[in-house]
Amino acid sequence: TKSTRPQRLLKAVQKHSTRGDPQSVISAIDHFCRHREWAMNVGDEKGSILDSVVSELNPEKVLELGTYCGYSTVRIARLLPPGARLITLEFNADYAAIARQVIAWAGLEDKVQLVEGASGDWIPRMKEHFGIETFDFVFLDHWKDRYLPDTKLMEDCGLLRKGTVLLADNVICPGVPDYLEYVRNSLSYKSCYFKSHLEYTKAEDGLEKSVFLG
Ligand SMILES: Nc1ncnc2c1ncn2[C@@H]1O[C@H](/C=C/CNC(=O)c2cc([N+](=O)[O-])cc(O)c2O)[C@@H](O)[C@H]1O
Ligand SMILES: [Mg+2]
Repeated sequence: TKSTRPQRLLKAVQKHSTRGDPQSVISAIDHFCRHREWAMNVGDEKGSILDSVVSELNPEKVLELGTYCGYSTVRIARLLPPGARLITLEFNADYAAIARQVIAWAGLEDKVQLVEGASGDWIPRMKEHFGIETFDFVFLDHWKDRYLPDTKLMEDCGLLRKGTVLLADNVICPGVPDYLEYVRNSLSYKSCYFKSHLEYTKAEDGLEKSVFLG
C-alpha cells in the first residue's frame, strides 16, 4: 500500500539527519517540505520567531496543541532548560506514531510527553493527570476552529497565570478570525502580531503572541 506523507517525512528525517541532533532533524524536515512535499509544519521562517519567543521566555511548563509530525515539538523542546517539560496533544493516532519517532530520533523524548487525544478532553485533566498547575507557554497549531474554545477552556481550568504566553500559528493563513478578535479585544490579553509567510511559500501568514494578564 502507498505510504503517507508523514511516513515519507519520517524516512527523510532518518535518512538525512543525525540521531540525537535536533537541528539536523529540523533542517531535514524543512528540506523535505521545500524540495519534495509541502507539509503543514510551522516551518523555518515562522520557526525562528517561535525560537525567539521560547528562548526569551525560558518556560518550564509548555503545552502544544496539535503535534502533527513533531516539527514544532522538536523546535521548542531543543530550547528548553533541563527539567522543563513539554506536553503535546495529538488526536490522530497515525500522526502521533510518526511524531513519537521524530521526537525520539531528535533525542528529546525526556523533555516531551506526547498525549494521544483531543485537546477538549485533555485540557481539563492537566492538573489531576499531569500535576500541572499552570503553563508558562502554549503553542496553538491544531484545527483553527479549536483555538478560541480551547483558549477559553484553558482559562476556565485555571491553566493560565499572569504572564503566560500564548503563541498561535496561522492567524492569517488559513486564518483564525474569532480567536484573533478575542485576544486582540479582551482586557485579559496583551497581543501582538509577528508578520511572516506561510511555511515554505510566499503567501503572507504570521504568529500572534498573546500574554495573559490574569
Ligand atoms: N482538538 C485537537 N486535539 C488534538 N489534536 C488535534 C486537534 N485538532 C487537530 N489536531 C491535530 O493537529 C493537527 C492539525 C493541524 C491543523 N493545521 C492546519 O490546518 C494548517 C493548515 C495550513 N495550510 O492549509 O496552509 C498551514 C498550517 O500551518 C496549518 O497548521 C493534526 O495533526 C491534527 O490531528
Ligand atoms: Mg500551522
